[in-house]
Amino acid sequence: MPLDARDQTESRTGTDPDFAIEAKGLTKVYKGQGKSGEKRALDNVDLQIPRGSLFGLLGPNGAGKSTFINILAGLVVKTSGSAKIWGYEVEDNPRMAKAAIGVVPQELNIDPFFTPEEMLDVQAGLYGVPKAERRTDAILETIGLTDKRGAYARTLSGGMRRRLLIGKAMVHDPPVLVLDEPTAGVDIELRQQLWENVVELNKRGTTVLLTTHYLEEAQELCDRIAIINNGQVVAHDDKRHLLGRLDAKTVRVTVRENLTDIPAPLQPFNPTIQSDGVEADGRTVMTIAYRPSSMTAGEIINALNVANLTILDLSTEETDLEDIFLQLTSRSKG
Ligand SMILES: Nc1ncnc2c1ncn2[C@@H]1O[C@H](COP(=O)(O)OP(=O)(O)OP(=O)(O)O)[C@@H](O)[C@H]1O
Repeated sequence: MPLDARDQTESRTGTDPDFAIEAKGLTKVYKGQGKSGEKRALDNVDLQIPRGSLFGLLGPNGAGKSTFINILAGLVVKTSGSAKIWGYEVEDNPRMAKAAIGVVPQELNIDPFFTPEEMLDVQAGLYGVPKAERRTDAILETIGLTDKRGAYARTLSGGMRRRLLIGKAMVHDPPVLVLDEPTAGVDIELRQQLWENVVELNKRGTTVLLTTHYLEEAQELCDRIAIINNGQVVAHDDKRHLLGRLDAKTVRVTVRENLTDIPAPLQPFNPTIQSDGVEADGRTVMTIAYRPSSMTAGEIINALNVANLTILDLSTEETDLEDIFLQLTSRSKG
């Protein structure tokens, strides 16, 4: 029988664990080589990835994302702290931890002379899945490669290869799937397709952890997001909360009139007249900060109209994950 972490956990505790992945005080220090000093790639990382979530681990190059994944995959040995998959400490219970996780690597390493069907079969063999229990057809269907099942891998496009790697990570039906930069180098159309595949897997109950430095990817796909920088978790929250933290937009408006005082209809919006606001030709530039969750830019425009001002120019500054990311990663520099 292949190891099935879900069954084992159920018989052990009667329920699935609350957290598919849990790290506590996880630290990794790479020893320096030659003249280079040691590198603290993970520094006391606490991270809880709820069962069933589609979790994004974001961070710039060198932040420590691969180190985190490699510790989970059993490829890198932690220096201290704890790393659990499906409730199993990776180092103490490597077989159960490994059975609970499928890792899709970043590199497109695929044997060019195997077909997708053969490759899934070989992988299932490696995980000890008996022939009768193999789900090759279902996996090929999920990753959209049914009609390519007999084609040599060398004839597959980059996007198809990436999907095949996802399929390989699924042969032992792990409850947790980890994707390391799944869409790096994948063109926009295929990226969309891959996203759909990942969302579908998640809907069917697989917990997905993906690393990415495409903010758009995390914003579009993930329900929870952690941001890691210099080996430290600098944010970890529900996506909406994370975006909500910056519930602030700015309207910048230029009006024809020369304003020295704020007209009454605008006073509730507390506008700021720019220091260089009143220009030589008499026009005024002002900014108004507002919370998009409780107000629209339209209300501000209405107030400008009620005040009989002539709007010459108006722009809003958006905030998105990128702003949060930049704020947090620049704050934690050093
Ligand atoms: N085997 C190693 N020996 C020494 N230092 C290492 C080793 N592997 C990684 N590092 C260093 O640890 C830090 C974290 O690297 P890691 O690969 O985990 O980052 P990352 O967030 O995955 O970046 P990327 O997106 O570029 O893969 C980097 O400074 C890196 O140079």
